Amino acid sequence: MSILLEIQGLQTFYGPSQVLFNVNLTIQEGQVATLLGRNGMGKTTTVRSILGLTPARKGLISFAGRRIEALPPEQIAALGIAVVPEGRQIFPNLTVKENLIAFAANRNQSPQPWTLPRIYEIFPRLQERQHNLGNQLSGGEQQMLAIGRALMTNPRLLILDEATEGLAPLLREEIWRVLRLLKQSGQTILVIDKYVERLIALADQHTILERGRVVWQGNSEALGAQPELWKRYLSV
Ligand SMILES: Nc1ncnc2c1ncn2[C@@H]1O[C@H](COP(=O)(O)OP(=O)(O)OP(=O)(O)O)[C@@H](O)[C@H]1O
Repeated sequence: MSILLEIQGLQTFYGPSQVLFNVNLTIQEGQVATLLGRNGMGKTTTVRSILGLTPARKGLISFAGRRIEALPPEQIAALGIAVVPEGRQIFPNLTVKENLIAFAANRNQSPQPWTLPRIYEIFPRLQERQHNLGNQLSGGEQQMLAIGRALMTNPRLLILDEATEGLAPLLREEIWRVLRLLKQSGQTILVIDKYVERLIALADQHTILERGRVVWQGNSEALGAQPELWKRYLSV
């Protein structure tokens, strides 16, 4: 396996206030990694730094062997990083189908790129709703659309920031099902979520952030064996 994303000594600020302190994270190609921690601990900021939206002030970020910490967001996206952001951010006035097509690209140069039929296969609900506008969808359908839209860019790294937030249990299960499928297909994923047991079952490695610092890193077996960690760093 080769390293797809490597973050070393990441320090990020909002104006004068420092939010990330020497964050390190390495994700191998084909792995599913998580970022865990309570609200406000720096998970979204880490993602924003990867994407170039809130650039690193210090430290390095490399993606597929290339330094990206100083690149503008559009160049970083074009290298093959797609995000399903908190709050989904789909286009309300485009149909489901138009939302999906709007970002289509084969950034991964995949021999089997994601296409509309393949998206509809994993999310049959989106096919049924393909002519509906984004703003006519339920929360769960919007979330599926946000994932489908990210996949249509054929990213090498897919990042999901709280993709199950606010969803009813059955819809959450639908999202976990799709993430399992994606993992089986070899998709590299960085996922932020709060359902630790689900993430232990899905992911290979985990990073816990506490006030902008990495306080624990390890694999699913190690995290599963230490429920005291969940209580200490993750429970509200
Ligand atoms: N635009 C901003 N300007 C100033 N401070 C910010 C900004 N966005 C986030 N912060 C602060 O940075 C810290 C980390 O926030 P971040 O959103 O990365 O946390 P998080 O772990 O993703 O939590 P959440 O799940 O609540 O989004 C918090 O203290 C937050 O108040």
